[in-house]
Amino acid sequence: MKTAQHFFYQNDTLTVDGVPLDKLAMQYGTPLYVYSKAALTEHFRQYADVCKQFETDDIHSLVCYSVKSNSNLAILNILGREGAGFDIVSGGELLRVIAAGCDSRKVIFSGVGKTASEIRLALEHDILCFNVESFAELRRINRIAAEMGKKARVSFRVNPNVDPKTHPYISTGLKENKFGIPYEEALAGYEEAARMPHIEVTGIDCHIGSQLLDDAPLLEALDKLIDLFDQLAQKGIELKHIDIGGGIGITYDNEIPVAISDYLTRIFGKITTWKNAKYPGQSISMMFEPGRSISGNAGLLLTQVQYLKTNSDKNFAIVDAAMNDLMRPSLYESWHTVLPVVKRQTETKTYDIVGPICESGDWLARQRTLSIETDDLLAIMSAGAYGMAMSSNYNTRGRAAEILIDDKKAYLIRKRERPEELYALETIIS
Ligand SMILES: Cc1ncc(COP(=O)(O)O)c(C=O)c1O
Ligand SMILES: N[C@@H](CCCC[NH3+])C(=O)O
Repeated sequence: MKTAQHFFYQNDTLTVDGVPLDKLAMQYGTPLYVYSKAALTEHFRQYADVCKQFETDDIHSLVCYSVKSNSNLAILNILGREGAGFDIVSGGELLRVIAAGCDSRKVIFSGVGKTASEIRLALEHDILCFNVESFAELRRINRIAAEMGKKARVSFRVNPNVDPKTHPYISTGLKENKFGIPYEEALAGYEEAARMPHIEVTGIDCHIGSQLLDDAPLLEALDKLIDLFDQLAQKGIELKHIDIGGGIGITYDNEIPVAISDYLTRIFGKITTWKNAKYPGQSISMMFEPGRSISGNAGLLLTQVQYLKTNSDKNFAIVDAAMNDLMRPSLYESWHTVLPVVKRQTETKTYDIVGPICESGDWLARQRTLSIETDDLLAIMSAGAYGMAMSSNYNTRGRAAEILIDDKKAYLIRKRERPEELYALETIIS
């Protein structure tokens, strides 16, 4: 079985950067999310380093980590110290970025349903830019900025109608999706925005989907953004940045996603040629919103087998993690590799790995050939993105604890939730 660089076996025991997972399970219990700081920073630097190579006096860039993929404060803090900006989709995420000690002026705010209080909060904290997703939202931002005596920086999230060729639930750039402003209406929208006294039009953006293995759809989307940029320039509306969103995929099983350096080289190649030909001397910033490609393969979910059972002719390994801890398999039928923490040489069987929740959809992996016994530990791999971040308290299950490994030391970066905490906000009426 293939393991990634930061998740490897030593003496037949799976480790995160050399820290054995059986020891962590003993100390912190299961289910447990375990992340590698080294993997996280390495993935971020894959973006930041290539961006730096293409920096010139008038081509700049900002990598805005997509907070929704994994929003633990420790993770945000590490990325902030690496120089990341942040892509957020709620006031809560903005408060997380601030609580993590990161700079709110490097925050971009996406999302179709920004409330008035979220817009106010973002303006109070002087965020870099709103990625506006409708005309109604634009007008609301202008009104609130006027009340606050401010000018809001905005970019339009245009919907380029490009097929990202990924799971339909995580496609966001097709006409029928709820996201963004239709491409054909963007020009008129920008003209309206440019006339608004409390709006400063600064950019253009899109985000066409997630877990893309090929960058061709992203390059196609970039062409469309560039085209709109040119049309706007002809109307005297000068943009300062282009944000191509996130979406680069990772290996869950044996997929081979485009290398980030190749993708960025193609993006900057296009931008440099176009900008130097048409806008020499004008400053342009390229922005990115990666989530999964930074956090996804920086973490795993550790779980313990509670029972083995056979119904009809199907074998089940019932573990203590469930769909409330990792929702992706139930939601998208997605694949996560399952590895034994301690390798056994005994007979293998084919198992469905399921949780204790009262739903047939509560499974983490299906039809996996493993040699396991009751009480064994299993690692659900590639769970650093959209794992803990999408977890819930269904069945009154406290969320898992989170551990970060840094330089062979384990840090508890989120305590396990206790049942009392789950009902602490509830009241019995007389
Ligand atoms: C607006 C926006 N930006 C960035 C991302 C991050 O995407 P990914 O994790 O695929 O890089 C998402 C999630 O798909 C998103 O909705
Ligand atoms: N939550 C999804 C990705 C959606 C990204 C949000 N726009 C996943 O687990 O793959």
